[in-house]
Amino acid sequence: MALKKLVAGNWKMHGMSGDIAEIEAIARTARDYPQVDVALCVPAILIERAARAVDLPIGGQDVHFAEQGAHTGCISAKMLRDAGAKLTIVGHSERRDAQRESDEEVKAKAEAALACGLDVILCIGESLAVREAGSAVEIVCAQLAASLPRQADPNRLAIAYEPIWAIGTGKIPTMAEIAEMHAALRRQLQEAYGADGADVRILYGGSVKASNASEIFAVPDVDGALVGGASLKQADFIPIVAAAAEKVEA
Ligand SMILES: O=C(CO)COP(=O)(O)O
Repeated sequence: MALKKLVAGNWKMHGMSGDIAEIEAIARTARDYPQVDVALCVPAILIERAARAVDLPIGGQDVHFAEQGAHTGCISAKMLRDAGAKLTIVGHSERRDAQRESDEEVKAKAEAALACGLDVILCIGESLAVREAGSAVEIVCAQLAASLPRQADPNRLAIAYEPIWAIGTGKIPTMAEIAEMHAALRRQLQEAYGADGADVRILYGGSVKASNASEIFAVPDVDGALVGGASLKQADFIPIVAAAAEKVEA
């Protein structure tokens, strides 16, 4: 059961209330590509307004694993869902680093979000030092194994492979490096989930732009993209969605 390619935007800490118009423009033009699943993960303060304004799936960028409690500044899965979110990112390297999030904590976040009816994009990826040491596949596969929720429906869980050294830098791995990693992650997913592991979408993220999207989407087991900077503007983001649509038709 081949799912549509998924192209999700991660606005990170960008975007203010004036950007609802940009989100509306993205949602409007994304409708031209029904063969691609498109989603936008915006700052938590924009979720409710964005979800009310557009039919595009709106997501969060993190979630706490507890249902409620003394967790200052955190947001539960139910809060995200009640605000209109349909999905959330978990385990982004910027949070694993800054917030010292462990694989176990990322797994708990994913399970809490899935249990609450949110879809999940679970992020993994290696540092430049690990890549240069030649142990990227081993380290990232171990990170995935330790972060994966026990059970998962391929329609609701996607993995985003984001080499940390490619995020925001304009640098990307070679297509051979992406192919090697995605093939290893696919094997890891089949080991974890059996046949369903073949259908869990593996997104690539890290300096995806209109200029490189087509070649990245042509790599086997690349089932979409998680896009940062190029998702902030419709003019930059929609060409990436269009590239994913071309690959579907090819
Ligand atoms: O971190 C990313 C998406 O989650 C990638 O960011 P960039 O596309 O800006 O490199």
